[in-house]
Amino acid sequence: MTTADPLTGRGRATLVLEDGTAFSGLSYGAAGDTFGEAVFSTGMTGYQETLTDPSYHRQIVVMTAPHIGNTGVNDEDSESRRIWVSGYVVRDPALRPSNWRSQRTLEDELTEQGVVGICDIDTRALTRHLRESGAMRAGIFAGSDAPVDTLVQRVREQPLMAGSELASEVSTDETYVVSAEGTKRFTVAAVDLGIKAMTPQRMAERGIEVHVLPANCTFEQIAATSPDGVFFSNGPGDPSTAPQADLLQQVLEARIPFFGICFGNQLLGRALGFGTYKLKYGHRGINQPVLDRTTGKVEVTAHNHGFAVDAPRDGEPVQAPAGAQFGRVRVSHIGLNDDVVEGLECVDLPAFSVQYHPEAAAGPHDAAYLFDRFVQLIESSKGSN
Ligand SMILES: NC(=O)CC[C@H](N)C(=O)O
Repeated sequence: MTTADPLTGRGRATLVLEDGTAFSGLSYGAAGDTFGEAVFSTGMTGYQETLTDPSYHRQIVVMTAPHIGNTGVNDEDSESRRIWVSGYVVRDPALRPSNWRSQRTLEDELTEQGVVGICDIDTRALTRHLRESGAMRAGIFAGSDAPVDTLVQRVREQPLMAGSELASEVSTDETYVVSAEGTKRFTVAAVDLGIKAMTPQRMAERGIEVHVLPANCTFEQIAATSPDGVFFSNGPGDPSTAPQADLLQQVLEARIPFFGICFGNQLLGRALGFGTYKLKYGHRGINQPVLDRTTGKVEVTAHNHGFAVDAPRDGEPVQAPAGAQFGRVRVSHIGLNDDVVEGLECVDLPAFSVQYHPEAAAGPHDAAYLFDRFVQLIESSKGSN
């Protein structure tokens, strides 16, 4: 067994990347070994929402903010039933949380949920390395004396994120309903590919009753809810492996108003016949600038994606490659840091999606108008029927 650090009493831990880079630090949260794709998140706040976002399944998340855990953990801010990150990397964990809403420490929560983490490493150097070399497989070893070469070998045996189908591992098994607040105006069938709690909540606030369906649901099950609109959620994994793109084609052909977020945007892209590709290190944070081409406004937005849609970026409508029945489509939103496609809009069908997170959990609320746009799309589509 490794010896404890004399100052903190923590055991030693090592973070190992598949390219052989190793960082030596201290154990944080549960002890043991864990694997995942190492990615970095730049959010200065919102760690509880990040940890419980199912899109982070099988990822080791590196926080660039140096102090994590300052505001503890509470029973209200989780975005799902558990922590999903496979490992957690922080510079300097808070020893004592201080916030009126705090109910327990983040470290107790990590330990209780068996999440292996590492602290006291140079997260700036690690982030720069991931930025230069790209997101890659990694392992955290807290309590292992094995030589680094052996650990690197174990990391290289892990599956790659590219090619991984993961939505089925995080989705609900059973359909459930989130009731509309106030008078019910519409019904939406939401396909749970890793949905965050705040998303149906934002719809419920607008009078929508949301039926959340499992990732493996059929078009018949969607239709059985008599939906005024269909929603595809965010979720983990590689969109090119997701069978739900075919399901979405059926939704589009039925001309049911559609809205997608993140994974849902990637699946709309694929349903329309575009490809998706892996970004070098992705977008994860809550201050990413995006241009909405419809209004010309720039919004500051929350992101968590490692893949993106490959569609013409100039904003001009093009024929959907999947077929004439899908009409024309245009890139409605564009990321201003790197010109990545951040939104799609069908011209001839009632369907649109964004690559980022208007549910804003955590993050700025600039993009909340997209839920209103969904309501308007449903209204105008009803009017034209
Ligand atoms: N938040 C998400 O929906 C992520 C989508 C996809 N897994 C990606 O990494 O790009």
